Amino acid sequence: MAEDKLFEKKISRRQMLKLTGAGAAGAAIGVSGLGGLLNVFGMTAEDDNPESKNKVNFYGTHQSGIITPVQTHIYFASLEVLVKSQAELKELLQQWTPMAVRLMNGEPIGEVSSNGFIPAKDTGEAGGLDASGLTLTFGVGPSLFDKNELGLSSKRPAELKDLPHFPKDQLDPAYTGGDIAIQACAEDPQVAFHAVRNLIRAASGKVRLKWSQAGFNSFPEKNKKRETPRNLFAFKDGTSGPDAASKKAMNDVVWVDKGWLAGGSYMAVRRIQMHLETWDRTALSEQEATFGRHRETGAPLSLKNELDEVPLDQKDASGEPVIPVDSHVRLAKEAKAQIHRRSFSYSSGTMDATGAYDAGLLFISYQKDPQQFIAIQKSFGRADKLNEYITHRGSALFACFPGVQKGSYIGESLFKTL
Ligand SMILES: C=CC1=C(C)c2cc3[nH]c(cc4nc(cc5[nH]c(cc1n2)c(C)c5CCC(=O)O)C(CCC(=O)O)=C4C)c(C)c3C=C
Ligand SMILES: [Fe+2]
Repeated sequence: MAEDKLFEKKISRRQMLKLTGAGAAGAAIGVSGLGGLLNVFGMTAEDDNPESKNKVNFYGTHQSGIITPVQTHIYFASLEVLVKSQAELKELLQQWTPMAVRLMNGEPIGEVSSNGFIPAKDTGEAGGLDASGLTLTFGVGPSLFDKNELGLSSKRPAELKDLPHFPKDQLDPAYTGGDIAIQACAEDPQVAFHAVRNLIRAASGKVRLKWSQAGFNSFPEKNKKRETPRNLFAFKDGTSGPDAASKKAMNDVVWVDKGWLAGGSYMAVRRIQMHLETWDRTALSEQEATFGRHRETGAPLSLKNELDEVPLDQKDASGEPVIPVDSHVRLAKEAKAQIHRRSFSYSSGTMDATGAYDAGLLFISYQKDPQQFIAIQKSFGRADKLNEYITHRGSALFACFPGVQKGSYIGESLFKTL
């Protein structure tokens, strides 16, 4: 076979082993070595499989899971990097790339072997399930750039630093920070978990799970269309925001347009406990005043429809603003900044100290500059009436890589420009 023809052809792992003469010794090369070989040859190890059911494409200008319509489940993982050189870090991302493609195809990460003497390559719990709309989004945290041995300090974007301390923050280090994030979202909880589990397992000794959080969204349906999900305070959450279908809006709000992160985005993550016990003792009118919206319809106070514009200037009979000055929605709007929210509810047992529910919102937003998130959170400050019912327990910021093109690998732009 002519060399150029060979380069164009997508080849299987088995063919590759034959080609390189590795044969039975191929197992010793491991997925990592193979990834490296493929990269040297400039070939694509895996392809998006158009036949896969309920599949989101891996390759593209942007990573999946950012403007992809929000799914019903998330398994979010924040990892600590253990590798001690830039070459090893790059190799890890190269190793993960074909695996991520396979996972998003709904395929096991490696061939299913009948060899009873070795553990299976794939842990197997997603067997028989389809791709389930799985998206995998990879990002890097500020702490990665502090590791001298990785030699990345000159590549840290000025915007990538720990989020500042906000009034009322009670952050737990157990839910804060991380060198690498993997956001796995899917329409099936096991598919999301399986993806992260297998990526971490394949990277044994190279990364360690620092913290993780599973979350969920439930979508009521009307006329076969998904409606806005309700958060654990029973309010519709996700009504307002920039139009994810508008290229211009996403360029204005979400996509970074400079440096190695161009085409990527900053992901702000906040693990926010919602005090369900207090909320459930609160009168409905008080709850509605907290958000500035009606609970049942999601409409702004005094109006009927969820999508009605919030009447910030309207006053009631006694001259008071209809949308209270300390309401969450008013304060968010007054920040005059936009973010793309992509949050999930969580429920993780009880708090050790109090026995209260450890449940709330895994708040996630994407923006081209973390200052957009910071401006809104600062506007809430101590003023937000919602503060009486929530406590921020975890926080992290990640720079999510641009999309991956066939033949390339996750995060290539970071290394290419070194
Ligand atoms: C800094 C950003 C934000 C955090 C943190 C946050 C926490 C949080 N929000 C809710 C519930 C609702 N938020 C709503 C609207 C809304 N929230 C933010 C930002 C943050 N929220 C914005 C930018 C907006 C949109 C404002 C607007 O332009 O109208 C709403 C109303 C419905 C909606 O638009 O989604 C609810 C409900 C909770 C429970 C929470 C922390 C636990
Ligand atoms: Fe909010």
